[in-house]
Amino acid sequence: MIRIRNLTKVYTSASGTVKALDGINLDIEKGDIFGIIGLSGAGKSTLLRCINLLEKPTSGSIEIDGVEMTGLSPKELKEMRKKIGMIFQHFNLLSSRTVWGNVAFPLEIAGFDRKTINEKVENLLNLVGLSDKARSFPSQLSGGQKQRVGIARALACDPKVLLCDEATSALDPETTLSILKLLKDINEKLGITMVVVTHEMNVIKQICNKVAVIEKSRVVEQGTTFEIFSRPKTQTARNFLKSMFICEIPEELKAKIKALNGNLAEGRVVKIGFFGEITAKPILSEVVKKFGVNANILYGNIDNIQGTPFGTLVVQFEGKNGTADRALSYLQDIGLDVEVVEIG
Ligand SMILES: Nc1ncnc2c1ncn2[C@@H]1O[C@H](COP(=O)(O)OP(=O)(O)OP(=O)(O)O)[C@@H](O)[C@H]1O
Repeated sequence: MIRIRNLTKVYTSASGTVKALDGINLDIEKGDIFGIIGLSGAGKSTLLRCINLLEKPTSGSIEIDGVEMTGLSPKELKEMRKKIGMIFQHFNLLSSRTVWGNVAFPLEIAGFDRKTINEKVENLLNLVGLSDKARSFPSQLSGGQKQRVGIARALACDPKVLLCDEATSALDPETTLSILKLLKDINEKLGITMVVVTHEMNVIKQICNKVAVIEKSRVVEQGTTFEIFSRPKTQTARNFLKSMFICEIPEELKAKIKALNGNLAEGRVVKIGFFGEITAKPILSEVVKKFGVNANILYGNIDNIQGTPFGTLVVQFEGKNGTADRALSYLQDIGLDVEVVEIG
């Protein structure tokens, strides 16, 4: 559906040149919700904007449905762009138009007759759950409602592809979930292929079936979401996974750990990050048997994706003659993230 080869983008300005994309290769299949994750400045937005040629690539190829985008005339590009909808972090709505007027806008530009426009807008507002807000102006809407208008507008010309640029970054967690659910429903109902740029692993987890990790202008890792969650290869992917499970230890527990640390001559309180295929193994019982230590789970925050657990456990290990330290080294050696909790 979307085939990207050796895509490079260099920005040139008075202050110098920036290579924002460096030899990107991606294959996005029809019906995918394809996530692109990376830190700020990695090149995500540039990559997304190259797909519909809002940014002109410096070199390389972008094929959509077999059509090479970089070789199109302005007229052909205009036609092709009707197949590609886009939604934005800050919604980009027309403040002087009502909800109805915003969704009707691309249809008016495309030259549809009034009757067709009315029918389409009504269906789209129904689809995004905003039929009762048709006469409201963007300033009268919540962030989530504004993004629903953005989605309806992006779908107006029946696109085959929807590009989503940090579409939920300006929204609270609950609204984020409702917008992600809407996108997934649209993907399933209408079969629209989606490319989702984000810096949040949670967005990837919620809706994407595939993901590419982008770092310093290059794709450093890509695969199915399950593969990336269960076998992250790069430190960048591991860091994104870890960021999902930042375990804030409650205050009462901190007091308890402080007291324990004072008494633990032969033990440690540790935070263990669980992700990857290792989580399927009975690690804690194994380490208890192997090293003759006691393991007492103090706190945990465990989620799962497609049946594989991910999260953090706070565990108190006790053992004599350095066995607790040896047990911790063993856990690190087999690939778990282990951090001794020191509370001062
Ligand atoms: N129009 C431009 N002119 C010059 N440099 C640019 C331009 N747009 C982006 N860049 C540079 O290209 C690099 C990639 O930017 P891009 O916006 O694609 O990253 P990003 O991963 O989307 O970041 P963020 O998550 O912060 O939006 C950055 O170094 C940025 O400063």
